[in-house]
Amino acid sequence: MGKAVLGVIGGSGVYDLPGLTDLREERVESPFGSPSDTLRFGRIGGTEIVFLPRHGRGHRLSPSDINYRANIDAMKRVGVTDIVSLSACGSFHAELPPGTFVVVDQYIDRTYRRDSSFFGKGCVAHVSMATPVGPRLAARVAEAAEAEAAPVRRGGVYVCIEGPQFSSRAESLVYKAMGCDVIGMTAMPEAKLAREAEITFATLAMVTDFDCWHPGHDVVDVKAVVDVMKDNVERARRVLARLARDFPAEREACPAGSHRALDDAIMTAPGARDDEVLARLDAVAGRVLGR
Ligand SMILES: CSC[C@H]1O[C@H](OP(=O)(O)O)[C@H](O)[C@@H]1O
Ligand SMILES: Nc1ncnc2[nH]cnc12
Repeated sequence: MGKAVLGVIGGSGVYDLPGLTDLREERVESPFGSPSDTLRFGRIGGTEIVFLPRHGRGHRLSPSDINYRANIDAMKRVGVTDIVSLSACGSFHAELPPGTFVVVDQYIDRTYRRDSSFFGKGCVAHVSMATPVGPRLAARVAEAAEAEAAPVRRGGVYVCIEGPQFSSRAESLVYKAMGCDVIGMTAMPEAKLAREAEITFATLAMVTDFDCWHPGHDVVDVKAVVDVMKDNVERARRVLARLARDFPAEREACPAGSHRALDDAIMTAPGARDDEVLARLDAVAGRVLGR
């Protein structure tokens, strides 16, 4: 399976990852465009880490303006095998108050203006999203969070809205009634693209607010999110450090098949594939395209 390289995508409030040794920074260009920022390479213990802040340093990019394809392609290009994606989120349950870490295991995609696949005209592929999160990776994240005494919930449904506005109360109540546990604006299409790129993926969603469904709570605003994020961020960094310290040196087979997601996924007949499209799939689909 080769060596494991742990990618970390930082969300709102997480624009760097202190504690990396042998730190270096590199701008990695992708055939899908420019990633949100330079990639930062380093180590924690024996584990190689690649860090990318999805909104860019200074939080320049809104959820709809992030080039998710470039971010995931760049991570794949530099050898990342597993991604832990950090996200601030709202909660739909009184039992998941601000400060709770939810290790998400399912997503509902309500976004509508983002490129959500590396494939398309010239090379069509359909990967499974039935189990979008790597169960082993998620368990490692949850164990690290528990070891750092963070309040953790294992499993949860994350609904991803387009934003940048927060939801209306009617929307919030619908998502809650649908069985969603948390809400954010960025886990999709990140999780879909990681799957297409055969990178094992997990989201560590950090609750900052109760969105706006609860008549007894203040409605969410940026100040509330940022205030809670300040407390969450330090704990998140400790969780990541522990996760990295205990991370296997070799990539593990994913029980949900994320390391082989493209086996049998490409529909377009070899003779009907577009060479230009294939060229830009060199990193994402090189294993199955033989590039
Ligand atoms: C700052 S409030 C809304 C903002 O926070 C979340 O960001 P991220 O998922 O990158 O941590 C949410 O998705 C919105 O982008
Ligand atoms: N309530 C909320 N809705 C969407 N994104 C969020 N990020 C943090 N809180 C959020």
